[in-house]
Amino acid sequence: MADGNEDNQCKSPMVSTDVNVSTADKIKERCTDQREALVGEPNCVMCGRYGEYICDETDDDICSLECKQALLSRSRVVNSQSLVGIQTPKILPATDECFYVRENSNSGSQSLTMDETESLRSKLEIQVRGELAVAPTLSFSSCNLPRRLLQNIDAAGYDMPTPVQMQAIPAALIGKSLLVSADTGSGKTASFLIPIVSHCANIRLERSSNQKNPLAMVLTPTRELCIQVEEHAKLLAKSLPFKTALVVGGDAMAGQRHRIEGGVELIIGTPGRLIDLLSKHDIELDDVKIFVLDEVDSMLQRGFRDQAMQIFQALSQPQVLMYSATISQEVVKMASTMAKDIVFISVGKPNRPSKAVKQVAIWVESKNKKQKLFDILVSKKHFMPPVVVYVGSRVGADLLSNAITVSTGMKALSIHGEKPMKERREIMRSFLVGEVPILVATGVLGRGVDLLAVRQVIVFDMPNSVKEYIHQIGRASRLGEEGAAVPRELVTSRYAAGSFSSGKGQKRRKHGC
Ligand SMILES: Nc1ncnc2c1ncn2[C@@H]1O[C@H](COP(=O)(O)OP(=O)(O)OP(=O)(O)O)[C@@H](O)[C@H]1O
Repeated sequence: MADGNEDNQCKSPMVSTDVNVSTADKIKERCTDQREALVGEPNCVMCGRYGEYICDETDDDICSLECKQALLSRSRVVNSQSLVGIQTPKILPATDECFYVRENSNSGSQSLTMDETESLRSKLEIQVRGELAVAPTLSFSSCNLPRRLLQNIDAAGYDMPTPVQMQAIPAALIGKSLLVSADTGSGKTASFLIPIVSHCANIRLERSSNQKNPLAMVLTPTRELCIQVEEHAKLLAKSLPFKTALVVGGDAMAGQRHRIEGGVELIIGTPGRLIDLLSKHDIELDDVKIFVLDEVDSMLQRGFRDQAMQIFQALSQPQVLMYSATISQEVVKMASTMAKDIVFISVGKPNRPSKAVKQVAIWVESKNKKQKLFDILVSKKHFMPPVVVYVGSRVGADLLSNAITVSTGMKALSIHGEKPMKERREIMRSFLVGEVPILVATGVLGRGVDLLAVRQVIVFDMPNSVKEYIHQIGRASRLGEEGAAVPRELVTSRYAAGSFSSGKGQKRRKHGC
């Protein structure tokens, strides 16, 4: 959702064919009248432009009346063909489809003995501590998910679950609280979103439709990561009765409150703004049954911990799902106090940089650091745009991005916490669509953000902990694909860029609209 537009989106009418609007608010007739969507804004499910409206019959994001008509005629066709067992094709909102045609995919799932489960886990390098009888799943269709969710998973290009998803999804679906550690870029986000979307769809089936209190909550340390998690959730929940509310600083609180009071299934937010909102307004949280701490080691660190615990204590003992690529013993201890019988799942070697990222270090004296960076950026052999350059301070980010632009002639932008939300969204958009080849970032982009095309990360200022370093270089490889990281202060005498150790990741297709 876009800064500011989030308000419009809340106020914009649910689009129905007979809506009367003043000329000023005239709903766009043709999709060509609508603008492109900015990063973080909803996309029209038909043409991908800015999804300014919500279709009142299917709850989909749409850009104009033209696309609404196209959507309804498509869903009428889909419903008449796919409601197996209902002969006379009825015109049902697409959302009803997933409730009538839920495959009982248990028939596909094999029940393994404990020995078979253990040997499958060891093949997948999955370690489990705690009581967990459910075996890793080898396919999404054996998880008894709503049909529409399975279709959305397939449309996202997820042919099969990643190792962390193989074990974390079935465990979460049976209500286990989890502490999960897996490499950066290994698919942890979907491993909590898929159970959340499934849970919400099932609840909405059991309860009368006027029940609209939030059912799940995800906390992350940065606004950019919240925006990404929301986009991912909407992608997985398309055409399901599932609405999200983004609660981050920099966006208008009135719009956030309005959206929640209008009825949402999932709240995604940063702790500070969420506490602000919950302390000022009476938001009903009793139905929140799943509570997620993404980047949990960061969320349980000083500064976030008290806020995260305050929010957690406002809930009624939900299932807790905690995720990170770096989990310390201290985090394990704290996590154990949040839920009884918590299960620890770790995939691969915990607290290690992703194997798919080859790290090449360069020793430079501080006075030559900047010039060495410029040499890399102008070198045809070593420069692999789009590139993220990590620095240690906001001022440093602004100064270095300007210096790069002046010295190399290439456009570089800086992104950090001091920039207004609208500007941060625009910077992310121009970087992700390829308009800007170099982004100089502080920690706001250090964790979790899925910079799909990025294959090279330059750590210009080493962060103050190895785990932050692991997360930063983790931006260079997603799902095990090749990546390169250049920590600029460690010792070697040479710099060899270019392709690095090939990742063992599965085939990955871009997710997103
Ligand atoms: N089963 C899957 N098949 C193919 N691609 C997937 C699958 N699951 C996730 N992906 C894609 O892999 C990329 C990385 O996923 P994600 O961002 O969830 O990783 P992560 O483990 O959360 O990373 P980080 O630790 O950096 O937060 C994303 O582009 C996502 O769409």
